[in-house]
Amino acid sequence: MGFSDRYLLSLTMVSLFFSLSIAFFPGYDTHFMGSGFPYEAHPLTGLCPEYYQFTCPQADKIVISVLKEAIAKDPRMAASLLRLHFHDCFVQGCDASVLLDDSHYIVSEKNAKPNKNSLRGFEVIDQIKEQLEEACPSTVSCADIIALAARGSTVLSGGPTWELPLGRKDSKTASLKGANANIPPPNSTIQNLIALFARQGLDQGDLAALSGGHTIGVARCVNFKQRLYNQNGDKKPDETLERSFYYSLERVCPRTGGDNNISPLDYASPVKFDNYYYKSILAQRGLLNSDEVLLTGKDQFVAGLVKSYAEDEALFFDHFSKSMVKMGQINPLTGYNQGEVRKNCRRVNDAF
Ligand code: HEM
Ligand SMILES: [Ca+2]
Ligand SMILES: [Ca+2]
Repeated sequence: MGFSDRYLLSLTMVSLFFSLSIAFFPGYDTHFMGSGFPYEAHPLTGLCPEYYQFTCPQADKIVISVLKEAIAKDPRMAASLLRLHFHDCFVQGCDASVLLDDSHYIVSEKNAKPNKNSLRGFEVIDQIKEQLEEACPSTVSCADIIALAARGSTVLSGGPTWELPLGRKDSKTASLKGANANIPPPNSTIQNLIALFARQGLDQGDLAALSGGHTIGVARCVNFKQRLYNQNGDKKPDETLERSFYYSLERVCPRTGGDNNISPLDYASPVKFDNYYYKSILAQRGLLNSDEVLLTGKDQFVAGLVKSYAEDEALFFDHFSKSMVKMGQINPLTGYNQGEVRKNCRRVNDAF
């Protein structure tokens, strides 16, 4: 027997061994074995950072290259993509439900109150998906693309990076009701915020750290106007708003009309991912009520974190990374029998 014969024989033995081991462990996700093996999947969620190591090793590179171009064209895009991940994960888990368009079978989440005329970045996700389908067909899920885009956007804005567990599948359903009920509104009290985060398995620490996503991006007047003109139903402004900040907001948002005019969430550095969001809150220049109440809302633990993050950017980056990993693992679809890898992120595969 020559060298190449022996080589072939040993290859056959190895593949036989793997086929047998798969056959003897029914229910084991063979897709996961092909891509993540021999790494450990997360014991609870089944996700792991090396998921595409063999099936699409260039996935993150492709995501980053599309992001770079999109953000160069529109610096706000980083913020919009970070928010997209949050709005996906809080409704049915991180399953790309948020990307589905209206159809005969789907009532899109895009029309929910927190999303309509507000959520952005769908075209960029489409571009990433298109390139990934070319490089690795039917491999990288839309839910993972959103998670990769959120991390990439954070990094490209000057923020931290983290090891990102992957292997989410895409849902075949969306929930308009879920989007209206689960995504916290901007006039939330601290109790509201804590309760809505708890519903997702996230605690006060996660709330304090993840709210730091507001270090980039903007909000529309309609979402903070009440603070300027009628905070407590008494036709008066929110007393806690710093004066000069109040006057500058008043110029952007007139008493009537202008609801879609925008103002930065972190007025000090709206396109840089840093800890100025927390410094702004301490300076009474938090834009949304939900930002402000992190400090003034009588939850001493959350207020303490706001102060710590304002002083220590490294601590904020560390906590933000950990909480993003946690949020990114809310109720993922995993395994061969759950969800699918959509070909087009806007519709389920068997839709017609
Ligand atoms: C804590 C509860 C939260 C509330 C009440 C809230 C609310 C809002 C609102 C009202 C806007 C402006 C939308 C508009 O005017 O069209 C916004 C924007 C944004 N949110 Fe949040 N948010 C919260 C948590 C988060 C989290 C956890 C993240 C990400 C980790 C995040 C990331 C963003 C970003 C990046 C923007 C700017 C988007 C853009 O410029 O396109 N938010 N948020
Ligand atoms: Ca979702
Ligand atoms: Ca900032």
